[in-house]
Amino acid sequence: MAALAPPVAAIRVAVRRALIDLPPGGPVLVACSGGADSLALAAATAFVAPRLGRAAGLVTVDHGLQEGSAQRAAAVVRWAREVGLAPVESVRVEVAGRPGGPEAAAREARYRALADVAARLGAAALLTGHTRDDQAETVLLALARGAGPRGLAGMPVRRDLDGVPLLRPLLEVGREQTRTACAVLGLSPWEDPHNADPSYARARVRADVLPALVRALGPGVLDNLARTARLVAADNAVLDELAGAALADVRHPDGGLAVRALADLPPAVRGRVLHAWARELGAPPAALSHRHVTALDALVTGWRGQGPAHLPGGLRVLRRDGRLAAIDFR
Ligand SMILES: Nc1ncnc2c1ncn2[C@@H]1O[C@H](COP(=O)(O)OP(=O)(O)OP(=O)(O)O)[C@@H](O)[C@H]1O
Repeated sequence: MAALAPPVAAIRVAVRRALIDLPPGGPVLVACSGGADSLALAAATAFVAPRLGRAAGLVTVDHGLQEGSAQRAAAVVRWAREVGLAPVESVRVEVAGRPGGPEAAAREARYRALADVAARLGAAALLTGHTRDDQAETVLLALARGAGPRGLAGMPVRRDLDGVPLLRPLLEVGREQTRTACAVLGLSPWEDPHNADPSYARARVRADVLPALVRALGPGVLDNLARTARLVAADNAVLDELAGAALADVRHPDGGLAVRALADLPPAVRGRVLHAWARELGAPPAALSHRHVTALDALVTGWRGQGPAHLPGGLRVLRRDGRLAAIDFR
């Protein structure tokens, strides 16, 4: 028997590691665009899942934004059926009319559709093809925009998507490995024109910044950026836990948060408490920024009798009687 190409083996090992601890139950579903990353992931999952006694299916989303998008989706579906993935679904989403830029709107519509399909099929998990290189780009972009630890932690290897675990098995696999795996397996991945479109910051980081960093600092840069994300994520988990306990402690019996107790917290914990409380009040997480948390913090540590802090979602928070209290203007 011919030796298995190292990238194919590495991707299968990564998928096995992600699936092995899932509780028994429904199929795992690969979210596949037809690009090299998710195609290599789908091929590996089709191989690994049955050997773990589990069904593996695939879902592809047609955003209807590019010419030929329906044909791309149909080609992915045909291939998936040929390699024995089941169930296989193609979902068409409507992106126009959603808030935010076109990229954000497409992502939001895609995750909504993926969550719906996963719930309808009783999926045990949804798998995406994000790689170490996507993670390195995410960390660099976060650094460049001055993000805090939440941004620097990059993408989690596992998170909840409306009750279904979303897994990223390839977060430690290099993009060149998914390309090579596809070539070895005779697969022809789709090239997303957005990935090379210099009007997107991520595409510029991918095409120019990371290659320049690798030339200047050596090939370990990509692994190192991904490692930074893992290290920061581990610290975040502890700080989030501390903040959860602190939030319970600073709640005032009559509602709101006690200012004096908040002021006694270390700043790193207080910021998280205020962030968590704002989310609890109904501020949409995607719109909640450092600026909003700073405005809340100023009511605690920079009090000069100022007016309310404004939060996204039409919420205002003011300081009164030694407490932070929310007013809902929605
Ligand atoms: N149209 C789509 N349908 C289903 N899943 C998708 C679609 N687009 C993206 N995904 C999922 O999200 C992951 C990240 O997509 P993104 O476009 O950000 O990265 P990418 O590096 O171009 O990935 P790929 O090479 O797999 O397209 C993909 O690997 C795939 O799992």
